[in-house]
Amino acid sequence: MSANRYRKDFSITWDQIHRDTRDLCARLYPREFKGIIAITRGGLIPAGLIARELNVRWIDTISVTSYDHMNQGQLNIIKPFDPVVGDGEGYLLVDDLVDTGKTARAVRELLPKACFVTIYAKPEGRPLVDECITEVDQDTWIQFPWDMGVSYVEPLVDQFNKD
Ligand SMILES: O=P(O)(O)OC[C@H]1O[C@H](OP(=O)(O)OP(=O)(O)O)[C@H](O)[C@@H]1O
Ligand code: HPA
Ligand SMILES: [Mg+2]
Repeated sequence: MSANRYRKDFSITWDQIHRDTRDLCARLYPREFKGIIAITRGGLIPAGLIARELNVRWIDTISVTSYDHMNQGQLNIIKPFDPVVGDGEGYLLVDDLVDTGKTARAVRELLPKACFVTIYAKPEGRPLVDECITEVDQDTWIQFPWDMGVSYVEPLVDQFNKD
């Protein structure tokens, strides 16, 4: 699927993702988990924050590739999780967001009993996760802080004087 399905932007700051992840932890508490499995790469940041809040020390990853920036390609699992995880029972599976649900569906199949959480969700993927914090429209591209930088913005009067 191509980038032009996205019509809106929703920018998230580091503060915001930190607060949203803490809110997610408050929903999960007092559940206890044997470990966390982060879906790389986007799941690594919320997984680290959740591990701190819920005091989980056992952390693993499943590495999935599918997007080249906004263009969705073929999904590949390039690193599996530790076989000790079994069907996922008692484990927390974490990603930053669910969009079309393609990634979530593939990982869910491998770990049907894990508790699956994301911080952000779009409607097509929402039914695949057990918990999320913020839902955005399907045609919105979520801009994460690790994909952005601080840069100069021209004063409004100068922008208007050009037209
Ligand atoms: O619901 P979907 O349509 O499958 O999209 C969601 C997935 O896309 C992003 O990962 P991406 O493949 O961009 O890789 P990254 O985590 O390494 O950035 C995001 O982190 C999710 O894992
Ligand atoms: O909205 C998004 N933002 C960042 N990465 C993504 N990967 C799939 N959808 C998105
Ligand atoms: Mg990802």
